[in-house]
Amino acid sequence: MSAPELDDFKIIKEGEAEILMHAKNEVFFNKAQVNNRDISIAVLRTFISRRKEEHETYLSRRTKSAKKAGEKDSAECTDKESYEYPAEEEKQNGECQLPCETVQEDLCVTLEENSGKNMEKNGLPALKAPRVLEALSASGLRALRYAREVDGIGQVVALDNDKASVESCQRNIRFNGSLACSKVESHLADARVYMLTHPKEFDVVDLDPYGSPSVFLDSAVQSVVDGGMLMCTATDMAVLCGGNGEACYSKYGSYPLRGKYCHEMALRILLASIESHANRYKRYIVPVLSVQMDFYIRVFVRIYTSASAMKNTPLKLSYVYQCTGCDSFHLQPVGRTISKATSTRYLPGFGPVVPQECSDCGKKYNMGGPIWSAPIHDEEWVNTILADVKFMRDRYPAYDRISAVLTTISEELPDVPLFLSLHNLCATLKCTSPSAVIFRSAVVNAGYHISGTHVNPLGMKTDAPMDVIWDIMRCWVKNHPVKAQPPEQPGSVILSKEPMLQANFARAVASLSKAQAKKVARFLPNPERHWGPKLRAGRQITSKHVSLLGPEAVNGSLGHQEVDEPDLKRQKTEHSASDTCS
Ligand SMILES: C[S@@+](CC[C@H](N)C(=O)[O-])C[C@H]1O[C@@H](n2cnc3c(N)ncnc32)[C@H](O)[C@@H]1O
Ligand SMILES: [Zn+2]
Repeated sequence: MSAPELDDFKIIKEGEAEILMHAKNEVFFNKAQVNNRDISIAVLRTFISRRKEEHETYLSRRTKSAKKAGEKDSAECTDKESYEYPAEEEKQNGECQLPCETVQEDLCVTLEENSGKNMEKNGLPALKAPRVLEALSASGLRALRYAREVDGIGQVVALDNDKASVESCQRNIRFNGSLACSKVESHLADARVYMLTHPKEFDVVDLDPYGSPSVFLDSAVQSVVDGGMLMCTATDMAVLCGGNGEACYSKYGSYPLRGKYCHEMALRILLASIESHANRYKRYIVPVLSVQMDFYIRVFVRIYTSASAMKNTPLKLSYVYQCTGCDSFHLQPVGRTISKATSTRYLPGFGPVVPQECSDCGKKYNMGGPIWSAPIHDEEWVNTILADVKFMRDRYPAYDRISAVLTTISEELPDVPLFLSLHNLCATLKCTSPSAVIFRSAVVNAGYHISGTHVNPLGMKTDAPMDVIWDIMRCWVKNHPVKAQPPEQPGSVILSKEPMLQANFARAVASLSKAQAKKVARFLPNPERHWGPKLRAGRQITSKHVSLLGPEAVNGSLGHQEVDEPDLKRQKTEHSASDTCS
């Protein structure tokens, strides 16, 4: 085969990286994923500065404890301890303060390999520049952006099991000059095998698969160092959002529920699944940021090892009961604890948290989950990431979009899983809808909290229980009467009860979100048409796609494989769902 001519390529620039895309486009590239790559860069930047702070804290603690314990004891301890200090989570757990006090033998990386040039002056380990594994790299665009744009980053290893992708990645590394050549390396490998054979070696592992990441999770959680980060995309939204409940269960170990909150539920199913894989290796996750955007979800979690902290996992998981009549939902925690003095007992959760029939409308419940019901973001991280994005706005090609999403995330109530839809409440009662501000005010005036959610412009997160919500709606309907409905309808059953609470709809100060008050954009339209997933690289555009999408949408793509998902989705099977990709 003759060497490809330069004319056969076009140059695609994103951020500071440039890639050569072959006219035949046999390697995967999706422009729409610029949001995904930009957010990942923002998280990486914060990760690097966080790790520096944590390392400094670690060094100063070590210095203090060495002084206290005396030279000899300190030297013994240094030889045994884990270099990958467990950082904040051990503090949360309340059981470990210093690495030398933790029992993490399986984890301990001796400092031998850190001898010499990797030591600080005081003999303690120096912080190495973080190594990143882009396990599913295609053209290498993401790896190149990380290497070129993130200050302080170490080596970036880009893998792909497709020969054409690796050739393209290697070409792109050369095309991006000496810095890229010194930092990025590309290998033809099955990511699963590579990660399994490189345990606890990468500070960051990035998974950006076609469709579901499920087959990569087990090896990925093993490849991350303690305190390192796993970044993971899933684009199999049809599966995760309840289109195929049984497929979701087999891939992720959770049942999804259809509902307005299904995209947030998808995030929580993915987190629960990562946690479950991590637990197999005495590890656990701490979510930093969880985003639903465009046509996919992406989570950023730190991974730590601690057999004792791992016992808390059932406290962070819940089943979800969702009423089939009125969409009320209730969480059933998987586990609970009893604390006595210094000891903690771990027990199964009390249940069921709901009767057989919905106490609001009398219908039965579906049960979904288990989902991750602990916070899905770390507030401090989110604020730092957002501040960094604003500070460096010129360096983010998708600035408008990612700053809007991060702003909305920064306003979400941190400890309220899932959300209500005002439209659904009104559809159940068949009433006119109060404005969002009026509804929010009634919730605030009743003594509860309420916020928006980044996954749905009409969604509302609140800690108000469902009976309070329905009382507010009963009061609303008293002033905005509805036509009589058949008595067995869920709405009629709900409205047949008198409210216990007298709702106050006077506008409350806290009823506006900060972004609304400041008129900051939170949900932006797509920048151009066909902003969605693409077919797998190498798949042929057929007449089926042309007839589904129309010649205009496919125009210029018969050889470029650019096809959007939405219309294809209508005839999607589980298999074809995973064929679309980020
Ligand atoms: C969605 S693309 C990656 C896109 C890329 N991360 C970006 O930002 O442009 C997924 C890639 O994973 C590769 N892949 C699929 N299975 C793999 C495996 N088991 N090991 C390594 N690479 C794999 C595919 O060849 C494809 O290039
Ligand atoms: Zn109900």
